[in-house]
Amino acid sequence: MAYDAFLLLSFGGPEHPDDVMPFLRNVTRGRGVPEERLTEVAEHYMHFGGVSPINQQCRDLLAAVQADFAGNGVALPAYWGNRNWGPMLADTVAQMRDDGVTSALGFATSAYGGYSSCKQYWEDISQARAKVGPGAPAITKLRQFHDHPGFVQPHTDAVAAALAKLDPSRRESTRVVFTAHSIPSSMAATAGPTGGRYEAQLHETAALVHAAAAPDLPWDLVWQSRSGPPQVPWLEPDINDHLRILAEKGVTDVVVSPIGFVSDHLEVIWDLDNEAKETAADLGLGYARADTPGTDPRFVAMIRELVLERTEGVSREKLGTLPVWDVCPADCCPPPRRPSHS
Ligand SMILES: CC1=C(CCC(=O)O)c2cc3nc(cc4[nH]c(cc5[nH]c(cc1n2)c(C)c5CCC(=O)O)c(CCC(=O)O)c4C)C(CCC(=O)O)=C3C
Ligand SMILES: [Fe+2]
Repeated sequence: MAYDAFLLLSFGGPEHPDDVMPFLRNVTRGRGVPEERLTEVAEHYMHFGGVSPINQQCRDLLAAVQADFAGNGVALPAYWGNRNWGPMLADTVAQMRDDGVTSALGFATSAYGGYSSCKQYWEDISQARAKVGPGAPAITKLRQFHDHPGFVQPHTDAVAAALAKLDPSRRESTRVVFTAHSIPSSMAATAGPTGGRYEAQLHETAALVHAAAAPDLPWDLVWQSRSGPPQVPWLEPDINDHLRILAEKGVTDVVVSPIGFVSDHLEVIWDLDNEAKETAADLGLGYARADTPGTDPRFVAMIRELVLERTEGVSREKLGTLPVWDVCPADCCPPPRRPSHS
């Protein structure tokens, strides 16, 4: 299969205060997320002037990928389209068609399997192509990369760097807390062809980072940024509840590593750098948040390697033992059933 373009796929975020509510309505349309939750999340965005950092992070990543491709002889033009805010994927796909692109490789800014993090990007692609209609390029998605060294190593270095900011005399009572976006329990149960894939991959990534960065310390995998109606179960514990339990157990310091994410977008800079940090301060816990990969050159090189796996048959780099595949089974990761009222 010959490909003639690279496509960065991401979530999108507001870049102006007037964008915030329309963006949130795009994200939650038909999802049964209560109005109070939207108002609350809008305030998080307003705290940063109504600007999410995620779009600029995508521009930076795209520029880094273009430079890496150019420096390594990968002659693919690079495009970028989002699920929830401009540049919207359908507009990008229309541009690709106008430019004569026939077949593109998509890289989504999410390492893991599951509906929101993987399958929904496939849906975004097919909806965008349907909207563009005849002449829309074929688009496939690159594989999940939760255990690729280009993802694991930047997280590992970041955990080590965060640990170095804490008091070494309290290392024996320090703990590494890995965190990822919570999802509805039903979505977690149906992630991947045999279920549980989102949690299993996160567990594997956390174990790999822990083993390389701080094997002497205890660690946990917990969840953040819960959405949805309160009566619908989501993955628990929430990081804030977990910090309270750790403090009661005598833990004095925590390194918080957002392994669920590839960049320091709003879920990281609000939910961790404001909320969880404040929780830790209230509990008297030392707190250091580890960076996400962002534009780490190893992460950027990983994106090229994922492309070359498809175009040149370059062998797969992987540190874990969970299976990977290029294209998921069609019936994998069904969209969650939504509450009929909203
Ligand atoms: C698994 C997962 C990832 C990680 C994988 C990936 O990265 O793709 C992720 C990332 C992100 N989530 C983000 C923002 C939001 N997520 C929401 C709501 C939801 N997330 C969900 C899941 C995930 N979300 C789910 C199941 C919902 C409920 C609604 C639904 O069923 O779809 C809402 C609605 C309001 C609320 O929080 O309730 C917002 C604003 C941003 C952008 C941050 C920025 O602007 O910088 C990013 C990168
Ligand atoms: Fe989300």
